[in-house]
Amino acid sequence: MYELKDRSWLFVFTGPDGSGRKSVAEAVGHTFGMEKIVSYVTRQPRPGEVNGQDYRFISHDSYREMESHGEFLESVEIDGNLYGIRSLDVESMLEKHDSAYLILNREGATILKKIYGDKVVRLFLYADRRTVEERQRKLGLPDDVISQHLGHYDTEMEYRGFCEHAFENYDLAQTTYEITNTLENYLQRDLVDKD
Ligand SMILES: Nc1ncnc2c1ncn2[C@@H]1O[C@H](COP(=O)(O)OP(=O)(O)OP(=O)(O)O)[C@@H](O)[C@H]1O
Ligand SMILES: Nc1nc2c(ncn2[C@@H]2O[C@H](COP(=O)(O)O)[C@@H](O)[C@H]2O)c(=O)[nH]1
Repeated sequence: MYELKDRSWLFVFTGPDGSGRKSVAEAVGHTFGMEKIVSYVTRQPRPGEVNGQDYRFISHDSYREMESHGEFLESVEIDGNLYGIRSLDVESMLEKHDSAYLILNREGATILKKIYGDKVVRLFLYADRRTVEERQRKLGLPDDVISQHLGHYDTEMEYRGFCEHAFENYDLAQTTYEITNTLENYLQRDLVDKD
């Protein structure tokens, strides 16, 4: 397994679907020039999703092939689809940058935490069930996807207490501001150490 450098951080955005992880993560990532480690997935792209940006969309067979070669750092099945983070992607990202972010469900966040310990900072985002449902309807997600997501709502919400930080997300700008400040504490700690 790849050893993370002393000053490397993996920020994991987690929480229920529709809590705003992607929106906040992109805004915070933009502020710090921090990139996302893109997951591999076997599901079909949804309208508007871009291969290589949202996910790397691959066939079930290709996924199983990669898995058989031990390419995934973590790999989970969610609602019949396979999702995974490739070890090499983490390695090459952290060779180039001191930090990166990922958007994972609780299972993935737990696996990464187990592997990399203090280097993994879990940022839990949440909003009430009705709000996350409304956001997903507004986005135009199909009913079956929304109900699958809502089926995970309670389990994901129970993860809040395990995460290093938790943020209620109703005001996008405010949440982004709070998370930016939180990350600065990690990243600046390193800058001070370097002086
Ligand atoms: N604070 C907010 N207020 C209103 N709308 C928001 C807020 N945060 C995010 N949204 C909107 O909610 C929708 C879902 O957000 P986003 O995709 O970022 O969530 P997510 O947790 O990554 O969910 P998913 O896993 O389904 O993509 C998007 O349309 C986004 O613009
Ligand atoms: N454990 C992992 N979870 C992942 C990964 N990539 C995405 N996700 C999470 O899966 C659900 C479903 O996503 P959807 O886009 O199909 O609706 C969501 O919570 C994602 O954040 C991964 O590599 N590992």
